[in-house]
Formats: sequence, C-alpha cells, structure tokens
Amino acid sequence: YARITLFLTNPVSNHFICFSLPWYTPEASLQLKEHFHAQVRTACQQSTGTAGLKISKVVVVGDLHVGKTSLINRFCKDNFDRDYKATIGVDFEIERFEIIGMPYNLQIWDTAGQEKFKCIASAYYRGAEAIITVFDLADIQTLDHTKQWLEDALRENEPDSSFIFLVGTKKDLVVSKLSADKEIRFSLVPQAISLASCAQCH
Ligand SMILES: Nc1nc2c(ncn2[C@@H]2O[C@H](COP(=O)(O)OP(=O)(O)OP(=O)(O)O)[C@@H](O)[C@H]2O)c(=O)[nH]1
Repeated sequence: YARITLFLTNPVSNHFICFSLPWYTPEASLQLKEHFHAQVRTACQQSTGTAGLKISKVVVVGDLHVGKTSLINRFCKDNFDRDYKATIGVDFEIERFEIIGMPYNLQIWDTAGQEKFKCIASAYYRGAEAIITVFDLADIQTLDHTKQWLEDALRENEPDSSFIFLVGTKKDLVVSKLSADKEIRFSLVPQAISLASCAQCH
C-alpha cells in the first residue's frame, strides 16, 4: 500500500505525458459525435471529464533469466542491473500516464520464470489487457517456451480480451545475428506484435 500511495502522489514523469493522439483523426473514427445516440450524447455532456481512473493490467511472462524484470525496470525506472536477482512469485510496478489531460495507470505484473513459482504467478494472469511474452534472443529454447507461457496466460483470460506482445531481449548480445529476426516474427506466436529489446542499452 505504501508503494501504491507513493506512485499516486508522485508527479507523472514527462516521458509518460501525451498531449495529443495524432493518429486519432476524424477520418479514423468509425462514428462521430453527431452519430451518437441522444442518450449517449447526454451522458457524455454530464460527465465531469475525470470520471473513472483508467487502469490497465499487463502481465509479463517467460522463462527464468530472460530479462523480464530488466525490461520493466528499463521502462519504469530507466535503470539496468547487471546482477541477477530471481523474482520470487510476482512483483509489480504502476506507471502513471497522462493522456490528453486524463490520468491513466498501467499496472505491470512481473512474474517469476522459475518453475517452482509458476503456481503463484499464474494466479495473477486474470484480467490482463496485455500479455507480454518474453524470450532471450541469445537462447532459442526460451522462444520455444513462449508458446506454453502464452497458452497458460490466455487460459486465465476471456478469449480475444488481451493484446499479445512477443519481446526478444538482450539484443546487444546478438546484434550480428539479428537478421534471424524475421523468422522470430512469424514463428511461434503469430498473433503477437513482435519487438526486440535491450535493457542494458541506454
Ligand atoms: N546483456 C544484457 N543482459 C541483460 C539484458 N536484460 C537482462 N539482462 C541480464 O539477464 C539477467 C536476468 O535478468 P532478469 O531481468 O532478472 O530476468 P527475469 O526474466 O526477470 O528472471 P526471473 O525473475 O528469474 O524470471 C540479469 O543478469 C540481467 O542483468 C539485456 O538487454 N542485455
């Protein structure tokens, strides 16, 4: 609770303030305001504009030592720790955003990759709006295992309710081999958005 209170009282970091969404143009909208049902229009007008703090849950899964914690730490705290400290069960971070003046929180659940903690970690998969499956680009076996990690996470969620990302980590260790990236993209988790990352690089 102390950690949550601290997050909520800290100002939103400049990196996470978005003043506009340029890709949301009237042309991109399926329905414009004038097409809304009268009841919906009235409800919108009555809204104070700050109703309901939006929180999205992200779960990060993958084998032990692939770099899940490092990925999250780079994103949330912009730091990197060379020493390996295994996650015990689960841990979480909350990152605050401000999108066109509206507060938005991302709750990021970091799960343990060790088999003995799988039972604890899987209890936190439910309600994930995004599932990030992580593998180590330098250890191809961890890519094979992403399929199982994803299946386990999807089982706890409603069908088609989560965005899926496949992230290959430790790009710095395999720079020269990265042309194999194309194969990775379309391999085991075809429905995922694929990215390669380096938590060590600044
Ligand atoms: N060179 C390099 N090392 C990395 C990178 N990301 C993580 N590591 C190292 O890989 C090791 C494991 O990283 P963690 O982030 O603890 O891995 P994890 O997936 O959270 O591990 P578990 O908690 O056991 O599931 C650590 O020693 C990190 O310093 C990276 O991008 N490049």
